[in-house]
Amino acid sequence: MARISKENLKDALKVYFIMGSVNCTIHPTEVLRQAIAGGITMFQFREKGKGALIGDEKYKLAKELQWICRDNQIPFLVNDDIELAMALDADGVHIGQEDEPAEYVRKQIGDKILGISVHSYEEATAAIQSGADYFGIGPIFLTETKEDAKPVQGTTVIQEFRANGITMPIVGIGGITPENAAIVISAGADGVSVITAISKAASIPDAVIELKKSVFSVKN
Ligand SMILES: Cc1ncsc1CCOP(=O)(O)O
Ligand SMILES: C=C1C=NC(C)=NC1=N
Repeated sequence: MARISKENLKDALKVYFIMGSVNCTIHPTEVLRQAIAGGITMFQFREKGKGALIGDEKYKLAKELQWICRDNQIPFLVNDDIELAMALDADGVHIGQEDEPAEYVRKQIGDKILGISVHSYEEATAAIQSGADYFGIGPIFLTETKEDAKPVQGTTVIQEFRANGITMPIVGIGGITPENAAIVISAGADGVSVITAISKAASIPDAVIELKKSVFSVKN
């Protein structure tokens, strides 16, 4: 299987749901099914934070969520845990700056999707060298979900990258809701990645539908 094309990845990044058991008030499999019903375009299993599952429990949940994605042709990615991603034959991984060096991860995962969190131009150029397929940029807005999030940056970094001719697929992250998603796309992102606005929505399908409407409402 070859590397995913930029165009296909830009489509997959439109409404990119990220979740772990910690982010859910009902069973994660039910949250994912409802998010898929609403029309998410990609999923990332991110089992992190207080009370996160480990070992077999984490593996079992990941496998259940992967099957739901597979049944619905939704790309299934794993955050940070490369070993888990390889054990599951996931579609890709997302790593942060403090994880294993990206070029090492690229060697381990072959042609799978490689997403990298970047916060500066230097990190972006290094990530391009290492074979990143997309950038996660944020936190765009205030977020309670990631305790050690960097300072809120708004859309400045996204706008700067586009102004400097970076064509890498970009997804914004951090405090994104249906109300502010269009701002992220107008700044030059190809899509939005969201945890709470979907996983804790009163109606999960409606939240996804509203996010998608906002994303596609922008004519870039
Ligand atoms: C993983 C991550 N990276 C930057 S902010 C964030 C959390 C985003 O969660 P939410 O969509 O609930 O603000
Ligand atoms: C920290 C992250 C930033 N961006 C994305 C897409 N996923 C993450 N886990």
